[in-house]
Amino acid sequence: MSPVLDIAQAGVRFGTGPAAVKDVSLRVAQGEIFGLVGESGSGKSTIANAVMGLLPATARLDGSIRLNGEELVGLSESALRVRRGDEMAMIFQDASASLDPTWSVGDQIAETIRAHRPVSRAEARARAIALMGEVGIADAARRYRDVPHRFSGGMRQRIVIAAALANHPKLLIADEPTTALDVTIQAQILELIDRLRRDHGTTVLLITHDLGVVGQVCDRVGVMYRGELLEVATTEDLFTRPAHPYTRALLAANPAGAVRGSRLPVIPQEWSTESLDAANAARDRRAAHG
Ligand SMILES: Nc1ncnc2c1ncn2[C@@H]1O[C@H](COP(=O)(O)OP(=O)(O)OP(=O)(O)O)[C@@H](O)[C@H]1O
Repeated sequence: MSPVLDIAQAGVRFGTGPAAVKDVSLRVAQGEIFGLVGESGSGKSTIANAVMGLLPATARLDGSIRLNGEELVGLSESALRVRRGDEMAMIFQDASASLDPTWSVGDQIAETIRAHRPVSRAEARARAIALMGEVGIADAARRYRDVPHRFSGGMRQRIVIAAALANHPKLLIADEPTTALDVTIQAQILELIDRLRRDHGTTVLLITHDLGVVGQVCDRVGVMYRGELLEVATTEDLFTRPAHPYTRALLAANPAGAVRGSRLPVIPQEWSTESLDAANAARDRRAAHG
């Protein structure tokens, strides 16, 4: 089956700075939850923004990003705006920042629907209530009129997820969606994302610092370091037989491994370009020998 998301040799540079993303290639299949991990500044959000067409004007994007076979690199802003919401949607760490504090949550979801579909207000309202119910807002019809601050942080993130899913995007990008939440609520939001992909076949690119999050929901994982994708593996392989020395160092520095809430440490060893090149070559040699 052809992948929903197919990134090939993508590179991003901001202005005259060094490459923030270097030669990244990855494919995510339909219904797969693909985790992108790496320490702060490794380029995870830059990849997400490149896919969504949300890089600033100062950024130069090379390579190819295909969504369901369609090339996104080079599309006009208006074409990308249509794809955002319809084909792909993104949620962020801070749900509050995605919501208008002065506006009822139900109307915000309904408006997202009406921005993309020619439906009546009543239909959009009914669908918004159904979505709120689906993401676990109890008594959704009554809560439709409530403004965001009437909800807890976890409930706000559920509302943002409902709005993101309003138009059945094929790809959901979740950038640290649980980082701001306490551990119990984190688990509930991850379970929700997992259930939505099972029920709707949504493909998920999940960006996280947290190896515990990876262990809980991701099928496969890509490890980023300084703009490079060092390793892609199934979650099980990543934890049991990491191929790249950097990944091994990460896991060693984080012995809790799959314990939720353990943030990726900045590992003590500074990886120079030379040591990274040598490590990459060792990884490739191992891969070549099976
Ligand atoms: N708008 C921008 N202008 C200039 N440089 C940027 C911009 N956005 C990101 N960068 C740079 O690109 C590199 C990658 O940043 P990015 O935010 O993608 O990393 P990240 O892995 O998502 O980190 P974090 O987990 O802290 O969000 C960093 O060096 C960052 O400073």
